[in-house]
Amino acid sequence: MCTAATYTTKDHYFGRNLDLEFSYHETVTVTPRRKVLPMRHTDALKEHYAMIGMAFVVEDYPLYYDATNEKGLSMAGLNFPGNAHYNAPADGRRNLASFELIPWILGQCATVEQARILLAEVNLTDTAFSPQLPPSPLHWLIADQNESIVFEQTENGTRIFDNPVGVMTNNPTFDYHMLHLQDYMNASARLPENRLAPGVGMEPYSRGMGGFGIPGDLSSASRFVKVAFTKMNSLSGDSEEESVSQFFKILGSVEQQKGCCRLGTDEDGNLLCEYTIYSSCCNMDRGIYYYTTYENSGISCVDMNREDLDGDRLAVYELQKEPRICRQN
Ligand SMILES: C[C@H](CCC(=O)NCCS(=O)(=O)O)[C@H]1CC[C@H]2[C@@H]3CC[C@@H]4C[C@H](O)CC[C@]4(C)[C@H]3C[C@H](O)[C@]12C
Repeated sequence: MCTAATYTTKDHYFGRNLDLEFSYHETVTVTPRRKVLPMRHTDALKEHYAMIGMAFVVEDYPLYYDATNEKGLSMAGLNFPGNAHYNAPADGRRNLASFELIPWILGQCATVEQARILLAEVNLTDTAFSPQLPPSPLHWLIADQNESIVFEQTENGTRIFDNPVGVMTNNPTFDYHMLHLQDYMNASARLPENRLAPGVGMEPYSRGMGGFGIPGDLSSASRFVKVAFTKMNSLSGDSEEESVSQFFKILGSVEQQKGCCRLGTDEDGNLLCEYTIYSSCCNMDRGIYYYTTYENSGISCVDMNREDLDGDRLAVYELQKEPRICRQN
């Protein structure tokens, strides 16, 4: 499972939790403006916006999980198994392999408004990157500094949803999550009031009842509600440190601890568990990509503006997974 969100203080932030039972070799990857991005069914992008994000780089191609471009436009792919439906290439449509969607949109669009126009012509194809890397069933959260949308392609075709809460999780489709969220619209960050039996003496017996009644389990529908509540009620200072720290707290409200989501066993009998492999928070205005990993909760960052953005080579940074404990004596 995965959770993605946006957050605004003085600057704008976009990030996600990546929850999975194993890790590819993902790296923080900067794609500069002249790195040629070949496309399987359409013209290569030879010059494009620069972008930074988390990618598995294979054959010098950045397979982005989430990324932000130099204008701030951001995208994250989230698992959508059983619902994502990719087609054969079709005449008269913009045929893109699913792994090309992030670089193709972020390479060319500065805003969600521009992305909507390009997305309207897209037909995602079932093209595999390689026999070892078949297409992943995904849907995408796309955001700029002002608005968020969700892009899904199912059996019924493509859909673009306005996303007024700026959060996204996994199955099922986005419209379900918004309807489900309404079940909790009474949830409040304030102390509860006795509306159930007026006149009967009932006082809150404890503090800390913010959000009383919202779900706390790790299912996709529950995480959507939990992270929406946390984000929408979040208060923080607006310095970079306070904003980034608060963003990781928001994602922390839906992180997966090892052991809580068991998926059975592999061929060798090892227990498989989903857990939050990394959490990211990109400052959309400044192109700084912050992340933590399951092993290392200290924050690391890569600043895209410290790279040569006019170059033609990927800049790749290994994740800092070593735990760092500040020993005080
Ligand atoms: C698994 C992840 C979603 C996490 C998630 O939601 N886990 C929940 C489970 S669930 O909700 O319980 O079902 C997704 C998110 C982005 C994906 C990569 C995108 C690029 C590339 C595309 C290629 O075509 C195939 C390989 C490739 C590296 C992809 C591998 C994998 O698929 C990634 C990491």
